[in-house]
Parts: sequence; structure tokens; C-alpha cells
Amino acid sequence: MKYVIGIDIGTSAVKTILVNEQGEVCGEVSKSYPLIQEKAGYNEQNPEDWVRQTIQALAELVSICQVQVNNIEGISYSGQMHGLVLLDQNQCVLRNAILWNDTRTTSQCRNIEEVFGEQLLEITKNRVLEGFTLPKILWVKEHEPEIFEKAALFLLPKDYVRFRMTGTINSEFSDAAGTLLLHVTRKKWDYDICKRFDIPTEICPPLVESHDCVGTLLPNIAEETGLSKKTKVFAGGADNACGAIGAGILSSGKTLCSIGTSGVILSYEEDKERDFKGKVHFFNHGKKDAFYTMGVTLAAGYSLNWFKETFSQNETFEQLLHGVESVPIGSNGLLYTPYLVGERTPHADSLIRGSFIGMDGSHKKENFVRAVMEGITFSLHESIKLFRKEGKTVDTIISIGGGAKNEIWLQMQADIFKAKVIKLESEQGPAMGAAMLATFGSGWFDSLEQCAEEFIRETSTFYPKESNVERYEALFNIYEEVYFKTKDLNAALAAFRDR
Ligand SMILES: Nc1ncnc2c1ncn2[C@@H]1O[C@H](COP(=O)(O)OP(=O)(O)O)[C@@H](O)[C@H]1O
Ligand SMILES: O=C(CO)[C@@H](O)[C@H](O)COP(=O)(O)O
Repeated sequence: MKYVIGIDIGTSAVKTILVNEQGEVCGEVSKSYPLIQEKAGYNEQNPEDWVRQTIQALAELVSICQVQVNNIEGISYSGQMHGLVLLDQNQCVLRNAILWNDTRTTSQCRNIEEVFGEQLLEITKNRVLEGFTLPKILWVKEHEPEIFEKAALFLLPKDYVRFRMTGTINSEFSDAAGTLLLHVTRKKWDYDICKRFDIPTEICPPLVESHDCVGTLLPNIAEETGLSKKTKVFAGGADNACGAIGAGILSSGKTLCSIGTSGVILSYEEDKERDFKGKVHFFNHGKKDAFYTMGVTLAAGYSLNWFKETFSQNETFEQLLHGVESVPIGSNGLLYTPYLVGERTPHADSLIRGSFIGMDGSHKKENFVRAVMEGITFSLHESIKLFRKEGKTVDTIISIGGGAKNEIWLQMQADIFKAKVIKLESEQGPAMGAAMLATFGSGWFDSLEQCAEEFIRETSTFYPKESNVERYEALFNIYEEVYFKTKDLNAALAAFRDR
């Protein structure tokens, strides 16, 4: 039997899976790492934590699976997008990585808009947002010039981990698309953008396709993990591109809902010239010359995680969610907006923060937990509403990520999205997508579609229940108002956030 390994460098943890020729997950190991939040709006991670925990996870995976390592033919990666890893000329990390959910770069964003106007949207297909990589590079240039001067190269999170495991430096189109430095449809770094901001063009890594083989494992990594140094390593893709591959979103029609740390509603896009006017993200897929479009809730799973860590630290997610099914829709009049780190879709706003509206002396913890789940799902529904308004049909949704582990939440998604929601055998969509890229790169299949046919298994389907739909519709109308009614209050409160 032949195998491949998929690695997902998530925000909460690295997930590794061993997959056999039939697409069965034979083993799974996750290892978490912390978020570093020095100030309000700051979100960083230490790239060394990603590397250390990935090696550790792989070593455990190899040891528990007990397969012949020579039969593990390929490894590939999926990773949290946009994060800035800066390296010096000796390829040493210069500072902590600044992550996708870090919103310190508002003034750099406004500067980019002033310099480029609408032209940047034509090139990059995306509006300037705090989370993207270019504003982070400009923030370092402005606030840490001594570090910027030493910067010889930037890498995205999974590209850095892959570099440490192979010694070869690359990026690939699906992740490069989230930097604001890529000409998305021409698939080339746009060096004019670098030049306009005095960024040396050499800091951009060479680009390859997601399924391209970029090397083999370094001898020390092979030794530490127990893998063979002959194992081929394939480039991989952005976590949402890989999530889409792992969920079979390889042609128009199906929609993806991912609840990880962030939340994403993603749809395959046939037409690369389609213009959403920057209302949603538009990125290169991990499938060659394909594209997808998506809306992002910054603090989806993060909201639930924040609640658990702050108020119920010793519980598992299963314990925390126990009993939410007996709380009625609307959590007895409690409504939550998930703007813990600002928001992207549909309100690109780095100053907005979350709210619990309607707290009552009778509310118990389970009311709050349900309100958090409902608020996250409403936020994702705003992206679905936007897609439907643009003429996309959203009637079948594949749900992945940590949030897809809970069946109450999956039913809630069906009721709020007014669509059929499908759960797959493994909710590790991005790691599965990475594994699928390794199989395609290794020549097991002629196309990703053929691999998807073989590998992707649906386990259950959740249909909207009419009476629930009506109740949620009424509640969603109230939810939509909360952003507008709390926007100015939050902008004023920003002066009281720690700096
Ligand atoms: N059993 C569970 N039920 C519901 N939600 C869960 C469960 N386990 C994890 N989650 C949610 O999933 C999130 C992590 O999802 P994951 O896809 O692993 O994230 P990431 O890729 O960002 O690391 C957690 O923050 C939590 O909100
Ligand atoms: O910023 C984005 C997409 O634009 C996020 O979706 C990140 O890619 C992080 O993903 P998760 O860790 O939540 O999977």
C-alpha cells in the first residue's frame, strides 16, 4: 500500500494526516502552538513553534501508524494565509511572523490606496486589507527599519515550514495571491508594486504550482521524524485553496464553509475576469489556472475558543457545547457579533469589536455558548447573502474545519444558510487537500478531480428545517443591524484599548 502525508499549518495547531491509496485517513496527529498578542490588534506566532510542532507531529504520526516509511511517497502542505515571515541573507528569521488576523496596519493600507487607487484592485483582484502581506511589510519598514534593512526574503507560513524541511525556497500561486504583490490572472509577482514602495524585488520567493515537486526531506528532518529522506515534497497551497480541494470544490456549483480559527465561505470561480469589485476575496486556486472567491469572518472558531479560554478553560469543546441543543433559537434573546479582532466580510473594519446584545439575569453559560455559535454562523451567512446577490447559486455547502465536528452546529448552518449542508468523513479538509496535491504530484491520478472522486466521502447531510429557517430569518435581520449600531461606539472605544 502507498501513502501520502498532508500537513496543515493552522492558526491554532498543525494537523498532520497519513492517507492511503484509497483516500482513507490511517492516522492523524495535531500539535498546538500559542498566539502572541502583545497589544490590541496584534497577532503573531513564532515560526520556530510551527517547525518544532510539525516535526513532533510527524514523528508521532510515523510511530503510531507503523507503516513502511519507504511507502510514504509524498508530503505536501496547507497553511494559514498572508502571514509575514521575514528572513535575512543567512535565511534566519528576523522577527515573529505577523499573522492574517493582525490588524495593526490600517495606516499602511490607506497609504497603499492613496498611491495606487483602483489600479491595485485590477492587478491583485483584491481590496487592500490589514490582514494581507504587503501592508505588513510596509509596517515593518516604517516601525522596525533596522529589521527591514536586513530582510532578504519573505515567506508565507507553510512555505517557511517547507523550506526548513527541504532547504528549498519557493512560494506557490494560491498563497502568493493573498500578498497583494501578485498579478493574480497573469500569475507573476508584480514588481512595479514593490518598486512603488521601495521594497527590493528580490524579497519575493520563486513561484511554482501547488502540485510541483520542490525537493525531498533534509537528512536531519528525515532522522527526527523517522521518515525517509527520499520522500518527495510538493509545494502545497493556501489553507482555503487546500480546504476547497479536500472538499471537492473543483468546479462551479458547490460552496465551502470552513470554521477554523477564521470562518470562510468559498465558491469556485470559472471566470477569471469576473469582477466582484473587491467585496469578496478573489484568489488563485491550488488547481492549476483555476480561481475561487470567498468571504471571511476573522474570528469564527476563534470566538468559541476565546469564550472557552476566558470563561471555561478546563472544559473540552464537547463539554462546552453540551446542552446548547436545549437552548431555543435566539438563545433567549441574546445576540453575539464575532468582531473580536475587527472584521473583513462584509464590513472591512479593523476598529469594530464584538458585542453581546440583550443580556438578561436569567441567562446561563449555555445561552452565551449558543449565542456565540449563532453569531458566527450569521456572520458567515452575510457572505452567502453577498454571493447570492451576485447571482451565485448556493444550495449545497460542504462544511469543514473544527466547527464541522459538532452536529448541532451543522444543523444550525443548514437552517441559517437555507441550504443543504454536507459533512465529510474527515473534517480536516485543508490537510486532505494537501495530501491530494501530493497524490496528484506523485502521478497517482491524472487530475485532482479524479483524486477527489476516489478520496472524498460524504458521511451525513443536514437539511434546513422550515420552522427553524423562519425563526433564524427574523433573528438575522436584527443581527445585521448590530454592526451599524455599534460601529461608532467601537471607534470611540478604540482610544481605551491598550497600545
Ligand atoms: N468539538 C468541537 N465542536 C465545535 N467546534 C470545535 C470543536 N473542536 C474545535 N472546534 C472549533 O474549531 C476551531 C479550530 O478549528 P481548526 O480547523 O483546527 O482551526 P485552524 O485551522 O485555524 O487551526 C476551534 O477554535 C473551535 O472553535
Ligand atoms: O486570512 C484568511 C483567509 O484570507 C484565513 O482563512 C487564514 O488563512 C487562516 O485560516 P485558519 O487558520 O482559520 O484555517
